[in-house]
Amino acid sequence: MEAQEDSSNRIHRRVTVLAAGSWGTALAMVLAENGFQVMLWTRSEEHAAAMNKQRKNEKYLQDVMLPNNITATSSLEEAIAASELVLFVSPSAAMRQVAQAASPYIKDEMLIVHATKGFEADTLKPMSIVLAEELQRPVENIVVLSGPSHAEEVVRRLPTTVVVAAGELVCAERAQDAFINTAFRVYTNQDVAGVEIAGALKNIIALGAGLSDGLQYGDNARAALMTRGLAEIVRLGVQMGANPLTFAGLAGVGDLIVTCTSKHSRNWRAGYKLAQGESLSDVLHTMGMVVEGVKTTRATYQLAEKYQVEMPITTQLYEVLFNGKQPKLAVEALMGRIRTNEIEQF
Ligand SMILES: NC(=O)C1=CN([C@@H]2O[C@H](COP(=O)(O)OP(=O)(O)OC[C@H]3O[C@@H](n4cnc5c(N)ncnc54)[C@H](O)[C@@H]3O)[C@@H](O)[C@H]2O)C=CC1
Ligand SMILES: O=C(CO)COP(=O)(O)O
Repeated sequence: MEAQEDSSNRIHRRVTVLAAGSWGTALAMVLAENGFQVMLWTRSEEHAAAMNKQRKNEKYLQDVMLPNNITATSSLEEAIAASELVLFVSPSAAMRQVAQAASPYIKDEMLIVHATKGFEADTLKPMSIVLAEELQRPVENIVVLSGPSHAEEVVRRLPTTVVVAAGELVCAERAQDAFINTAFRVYTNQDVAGVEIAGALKNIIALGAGLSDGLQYGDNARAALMTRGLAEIVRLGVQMGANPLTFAGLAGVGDLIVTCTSKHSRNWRAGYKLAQGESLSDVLHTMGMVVEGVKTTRATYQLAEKYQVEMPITTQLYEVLFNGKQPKLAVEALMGRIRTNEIEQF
């Protein structure tokens, strides 16, 4: 692996970030620190103008100043023209729409990366497949960036580690080279399925951990949810073709830990608010940012049926979120399951 390129060589090199939410803005700042000219796209003209004027993304990350080599725009054409890397980081529900709109401006030589954690609702497809279909390119060339990385800490340059995965290692290495710096350490991996499944499914367990914490079930219960949650993530992941070792890595256990324990997690916070008796629609409305775990619970419930995999925690959370089951009864159902062997049930 080559040493990291001197960032001063990159001053005339453009990269694009599609969607200026909290994660898009944080990753734009990583790329800007690494010397690129960053085009940060938002669908709202007013939002783009405000970011350029105030040098802030007031709605999503109000405490940080945007450096001068980030330019916001609401024109996809302007955002993507002459870019060498296009990062898709909209919520999963918007990915196909954003990719469709971006597609006419994307050239073969541009590296495509995504950092979104979720599946497409109706098709249950991972984001790499959605992008491959819409951009009409081989899925092996599409990179996923994932791992334990809350935007609020990345923008403060707190030490963070992530993984970039692509079927074609050279694509993952190009992304590694673009994103890596002394506060943001980037590992490569070729198990795209594993990284995408791990990144999406940990949000289900984080919602459950928030609920459990909100109901004062204690530290043992949270640890049990995380551990048995990981077991069912691995079970589904392996059936879907993932490498089980990926789940022991940053995108797996790493992200599970941070999302189930960090005050920054929107998924954990949503679970906590549900435990206080707020309705799901109120929780989603007042969060003001995407809570991917809700849609992912539904999609994973369907994937578990499709692949005939037992996923008791996901199933109980599905019942709580969508069928009004009392969390207390969900816990009773989990604790009263037929006795079993830990490893056989992994
Ligand atoms: N916030 C974080 O710390 C992290 C977030 N992620 C993932 O990144 C993805 C994006 O999350 P955030 O940036 O946090 O979300 P966010 O809620 O902060 O921002 C989402 C952005 O997407 C835009 N958007 C929504 N629908 C759109 C549409 N139809 N067309 C165009 N733009 C649209 C919104 O206007 C907003 O700018 C999610 O999958 C999330 O799980 C991953 C790692 C860390
Ligand atoms: O994926 C994340 C951290 O790695 C963000 O999690 P939340 O969406 O729960 O904030």
